[in-house]
Amino acid sequence: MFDGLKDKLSGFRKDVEENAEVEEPAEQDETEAAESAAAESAEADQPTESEAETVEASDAGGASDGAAGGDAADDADGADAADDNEPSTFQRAKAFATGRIIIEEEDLEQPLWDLEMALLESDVEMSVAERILDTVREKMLGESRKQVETTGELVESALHDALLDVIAVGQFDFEERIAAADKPVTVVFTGVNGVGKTTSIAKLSEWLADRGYSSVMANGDTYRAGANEQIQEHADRLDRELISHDQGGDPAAVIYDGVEYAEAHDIDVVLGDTAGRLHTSDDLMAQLEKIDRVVDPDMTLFVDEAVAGQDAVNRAKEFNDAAEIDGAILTKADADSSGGAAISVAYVTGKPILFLGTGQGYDDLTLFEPEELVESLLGEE
Ligand SMILES: Nc1nc2c(ncn2[C@@H]2O[C@H](COP(=O)(O)OP(=O)(O)OP(=O)(O)O)[C@@H](O)[C@H]2O)c(=O)[nH]1
Repeated sequence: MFDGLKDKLSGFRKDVEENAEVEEPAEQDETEAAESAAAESAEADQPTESEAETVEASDAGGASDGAAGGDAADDADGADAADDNEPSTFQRAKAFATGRIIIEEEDLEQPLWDLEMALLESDVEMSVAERILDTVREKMLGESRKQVETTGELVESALHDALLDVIAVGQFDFEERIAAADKPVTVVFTGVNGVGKTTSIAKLSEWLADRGYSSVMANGDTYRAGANEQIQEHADRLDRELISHDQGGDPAAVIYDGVEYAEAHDIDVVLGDTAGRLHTSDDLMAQLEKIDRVVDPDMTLFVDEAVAGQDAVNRAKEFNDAAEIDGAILTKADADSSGGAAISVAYVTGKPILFLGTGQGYDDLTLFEPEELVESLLGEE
């Protein structure tokens, strides 16, 4: 799951490590570093390239630019010590002497560019990729760190915070929400055809049963021929009641009947399917609005497939605009290498991903845990 994205994130870590390597202090201890800086400043007339970094530490009193040393450093690594965005020569010398290191913009420029390309290639939505880059830049730039902390660890912590920031938007505890709500809880599923909506309803019914909640299914997809039979198969296999009307019936009425059935039979949760396509997308959205009005569901969950990447993100936005969603289920995550939708949906809609579909079996529904996902994306395995 999301292997392509994992590789790309690990590529960024390696890039920064390579670029920042020149900044690592040699095996000098603090005093040696300070002494060597002072000694070299005295004979700064002809610094070699390899000495250039240390030569910058020419004056611990703060007269920052020993002309020869400053120029040599600029020649050696292209740095412009006078640039406001960069740490001053004095800051760097001090950081060096105390065993702390400062990451500079130029160390990050290329790796950040590559990271942006990698995220976009992975179908991460543009605004989400930009937000991730901003956070990584902010967390790393000018950051001084203890010698013991490796560049890799610093990158990892910046990436961790940046990813979590976008993935965990709006996250809430689904089970707690079900437990706390008045019963029956009505959950309506929206999303286009063929993405795994009906299968997800069946999976969620099983997930709820595993936690002690009974459920009834209601087929609000009265548009598509064969929809009743398809969901009936799941209901039969799981031994659940299905409420359905004939094709062409009013979907709001079906789900309403589902709620009445649940009230009469002391059922905890109503799982209402909806059509994924009508004559026009306006008709579809109007139908969802009507369901909202008539049934007033406790939760509306948008279902789409992780493998659809950007398309899934765009659809999530559209459906959320038409009939506000409370969360999303991303199916077929088991077949998705890019991870772009999983990273983008919450940030773009402001509503959390609640479950991942991870296979075709009824048990293949995994509660979405942002922290776990981030750790697995940054993990070594
Ligand atoms: N690998 C994998 N396949 C899945 C997952 N979820 C659903 N599928 C498969 O995707 C196909 C479509 O699923 P459906 O539940 O029929 O899709 P739907 O959105 O209800 O489609 P309509 O009923 O046409 O609206 C089926 O073959 C499912 O077994 C998943 O998480 N992983």
